[in-house]
Formats: sequence, structure tokens, C-alpha cells
Amino acid sequence: MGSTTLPAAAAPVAASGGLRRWLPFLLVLALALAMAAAWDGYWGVIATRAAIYWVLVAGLNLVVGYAGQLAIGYVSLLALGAYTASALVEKAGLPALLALPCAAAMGAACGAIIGLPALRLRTFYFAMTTLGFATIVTQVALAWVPVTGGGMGLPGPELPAPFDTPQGFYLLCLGLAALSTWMTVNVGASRWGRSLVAMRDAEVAAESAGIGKPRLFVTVFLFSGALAGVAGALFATLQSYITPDAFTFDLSVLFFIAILVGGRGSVLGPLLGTVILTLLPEFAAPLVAWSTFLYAVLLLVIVLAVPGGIAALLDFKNRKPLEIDRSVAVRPELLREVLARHREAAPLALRDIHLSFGGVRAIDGLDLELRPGEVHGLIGPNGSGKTTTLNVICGFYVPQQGEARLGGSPLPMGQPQLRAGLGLARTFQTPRIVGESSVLENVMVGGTISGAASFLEAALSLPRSRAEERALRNRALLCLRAVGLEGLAEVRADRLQHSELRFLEIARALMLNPAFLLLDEPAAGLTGEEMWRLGELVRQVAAAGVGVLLVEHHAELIFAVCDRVTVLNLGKELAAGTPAEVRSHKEVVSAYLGG
Ligand SMILES: Nc1ncnc2c1ncn2[C@@H]1O[C@H](COP(=O)(O)OP(=O)(O)OP(=O)(O)O)[C@@H](O)[C@H]1O
Repeated sequence: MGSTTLPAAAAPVAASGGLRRWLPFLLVLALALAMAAAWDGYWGVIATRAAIYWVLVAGLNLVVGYAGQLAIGYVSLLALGAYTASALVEKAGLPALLALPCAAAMGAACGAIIGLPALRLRTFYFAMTTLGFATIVTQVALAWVPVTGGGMGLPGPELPAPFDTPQGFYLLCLGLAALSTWMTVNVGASRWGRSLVAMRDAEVAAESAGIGKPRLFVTVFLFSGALAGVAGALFATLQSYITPDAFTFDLSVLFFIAILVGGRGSVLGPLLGTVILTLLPEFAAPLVAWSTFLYAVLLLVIVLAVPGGIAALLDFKNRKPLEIDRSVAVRPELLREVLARHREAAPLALRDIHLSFGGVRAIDGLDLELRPGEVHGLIGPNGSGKTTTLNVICGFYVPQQGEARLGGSPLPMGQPQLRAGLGLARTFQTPRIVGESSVLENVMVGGTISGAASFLEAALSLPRSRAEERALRNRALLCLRAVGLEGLAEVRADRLQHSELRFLEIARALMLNPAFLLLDEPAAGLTGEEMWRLGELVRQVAAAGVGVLLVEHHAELIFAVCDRVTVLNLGKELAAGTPAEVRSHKEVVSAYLGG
């Protein structure tokens, strides 16, 4: 049996936290502190502006870079934070330092409002709603003269000592920027960050892992809105006087492009992107009227030349070549440990399921029972309804008729994100993975629902969140060892071969400690040897008490590993029984197996 030799790039998994993760940020912080020591009035203002912009971009990065939402109108939240703080200080006499948390609260509330359409709208449609919101904020700022001062504007809050000098204010902004960085790095490396990226690149896999979009998105929009509100209050102080003209569309574009230039799913990249874009106009002062044009050119260059942005340029470890001739060596004996906790053994049954797509009867009165500890094969010609059946069980399709039961309870139709909690795990006909994340991170997504730490606990890296992350990581490594991929744990998943992606998906599904494992054509694209390793793995999963549904075209694999087989034809059961019974069934032989 071959083995996955460790490539240089995939040296044993080192703890990814620690100094290595923080070193680049500490370097940037040291430079920023050196700036405060050697204070220069002109560059000091620019550095202060960069720090303020970063407070906003750090939160926006979770929305745009991690969750992949095109939120291009975030200048509106900057404006709301600025006006909230300025009006509270100027009109209500609130102390300036208390105005900061009020601006954060306003930003959070409006951030959630901006974010709600993202639950239904995608790509440009969502982008347009954020722009629409920005227009509304500007119009209200112009029209609501008693509070905002209209076109005349308002003085920004004046902070008390020690923040009333340019250096003092710079250090405050720097401190808040450092705090935002620390929190967003923590979030990015937690199950919250992985869930956002999984929603962005593999939504159905995320839902199958039990990740609920509404709670995830609302939390992240609240957080990023709060940071934008704080940035707005600081911006108002920096400007000393605010009018609606200060919150231009160019500023919104700057925030957005800083993330694209920096690279998706990274914090360091967008941080450097923000610094570069804040400095750029200073070096190109004569071209200030061309700033929008320059941003557009920069964006085009990045998209065409370095689609992964600064983060991709800095990703040295994924540049090293992987060994080409590598094979997956499964270790089924580890499954006893992976699947140690047994759920209550109960069958999963479909009764009289009917599902049509327009005139196409994909499933036509199907009964099917999956039993714990058995491998149940589902075979049939192309288009016979195998994947549709799997999607009904997983809640992605709602049948027009029939019911599903898990043990004694009805299985709710639809709601795929609730299946993981019921112990149903699956793989996909075409592997659904997050290409830009590491193999280990992809597998960790499968265990998301085992975590209980809140978003805030993750952001502040509190003990429960840290302990859960450690446990999740160790379990993911164990699952990877079981499927023979531990040597590739730190490699970007999109560098894997097709067969490795199949095993990666199985490792991710095993993270759930499932009661039922549903495999959709897991042997497609595998070599003969890999297919038999897969068969060995599947048998051992069932031996651990898990019910397996194996949708396959490889008849020899099905007959070798299944306890029972159902053959579908045109959405109906053509035959069912033991492999020997099905193999000798006349109609099966003529319709599917061939003479
Ligand atoms: N979302 C959909 N919209 C419309 N028709 C669909 C949809 N999903 C499946 N179908 C149709 O339902 C029928 C069953 O498809 P299904 O994918 O379940 O077959 P299958 O047995 O898994 O085939 P294969 O072995 O090729 O994967 C096919 O005629 C297919 O075209």
C-alpha cells in the first residue's frame, strides 16, 4: 500500500497560532509606534487617517473578504458614526469619550440593517442596496438640519486629555486599530471565520455542516457596523468639522478596494492594502483629480495580475511544489476513535416519496430504509433519481408527497442546516470545498456545530473558544489521519488532486460523528486501488455503527461493500435486496448492469 509522503510544504502541522501568526502585525505596529516617537505633523495626520480607515476596513473585511458580500456602501456607516458622535457631543452635551460607544451602537444597529438584504440578495443586487443606503444617509444628513446642521455641518467631538493633542489622538486611533486587528484575526481563525469563508465558497457544504446563515451574517454585520461607527466618530474628530461632502463615494470605493488589493480571507493583506491606498494620494498629489480612475486601474491590475492580492504574494508556504506521485493511505483502524461516541441507533426511513421538477418525475413513490451499522447501496442509470433522493434526505429538496422519519420522529422536510444536528453528514457528487483554505480548515468546518463559544468569545480569544479550537483541530487531524491526508493538512485545498478531495470530504463528514453518512459517488475519479481503499474505509465506518448510503456507479464496489442495495430506474425502485439478490435480478441486469 502506498503512502502520502510528506511534501516539504506540508511539514507536520505546527501550531498555527503563536508568534508566527502575529509577527507581521507586530512589525506593522512597531513601525506605527516609531512614527509616534518621531512625530511629524503632516505624516502624523495621514497615519492617523490610515488607522481610522483600518478600524472600519477591519470589520468590513469580515463581510467582504471572508463572507464574500459586495458591501460597497460602507461609507454610510462611517457617516452615521460621525454624525452620532458629533450630534451627541454638540447638541446633547455628552462627554466625547462616551460618544464613541454610542457611535458603535448606532453603527452596529445600522450595520445589521444594511446586512439583512444579504440573506436574500446576492452579488450586485446586494451591492446596490448598500449604495442605496449610503444615498439615504447622505440625504438625511442634508435634510435633517436641526440635528446634522445640513449642508453647514457640525463640529466633530473634541476629545479630552491625553487625546487632545495630535500624538495623543494618533495613539488612541492606533490602539483601537490594534484592537480591531487582534479581534478580527481571532475571528478569522475561529469557527466563525471558517463558517463565513465556507458560506462564501461552498454554501451547500456549509449548510450541510449545520452552519446557519442568518445568525452568522447578522452577527458579523453587527460587529463590522460597530467598528465602522467607532471609525466614524474618530473620523469626525480628525476632520474637526463634518459635512455630508466629507463622506464621498470615493471613500467607500477605497475601503472596498483595500480589501480586494489585500486579498480575500486574510487580515494582513487588507491592512497593508488600507495603508497603501491611504498613502497613495500623498505620493500622487498632482493626480488627485484622477483618484477614482487610479483606483479602477489598480483594481484591474490586481484582478488580472495577482487575483489573490497581497495575501497571495505573501503566501510563501503554498508556493513550494507538492510531490506529484502521492497516494492516499487510509487508516480505518483510527475510525474507532473518530466515531467513538455512538448515537442512539435508529433507522432512517423514506416512505412514498414523490418529487417532480416540472414534467420530470425525479422520484416516483420511493420507499427506502437505512439502518445503523449497514452500508446501503443506491444504484441506477443516469438520471434515475439517486442524487435527488440524497438531497431529499439532506433537506435540500422538499418532496411534493411522502414522509421521512428518523427513528420515531418525522424528519422535517427542507432546512438542510438542521441535518447536521440530527447526525446526518454527506459528501457531494462534485466535491464542495473551500479552495483557498487549508485542508485542515476545510475539515474543521465539518465540526462547526460542536462549538458553543460565542462570536465575542472568539473575538476576544477567551478560554472556552481557545479550548474548543484546540479540540476541533485535534479531531480534524485525527479524521485526516484516518483518511490518509494528514501530510497535506496545511496545504491549500485547491492544490489537491481530485481523488484527495473525495477523501477530504469524507474526513469533513466524519467530524460530525455522524449517525448516517451519505456518500454521493465517492469513487468517481478514483483509481482502482483508491476505490478499494475507499471501500475499506466505508466498511469500517459502518462497523462503528454508522448507517452509510452509498450512491455509486461502480457496481463492483457496491456489491463488495454493501449489505443491501436498492436499484432505481426512472425514480422508482426497480429492485432491492442483498447484493447477491440484486445481482441476479433479471431486470437489473438488462436495465443497468448489462448482459
Ligand atoms: N434541480 C433540478 N431541476 C430540474 N431537474 C432536475 C433537478 N435535479 C435533478 N433533476 C432531474 O431529475 C432527474 C434525476 O436526477 P438525479 O440527479 O437525481 O439523477 P442521478 O440518478 O443522480 O443521475 P447521475 O447518476 O447522472 O448523477 C433527472 O432527469 C434530472 O435531470
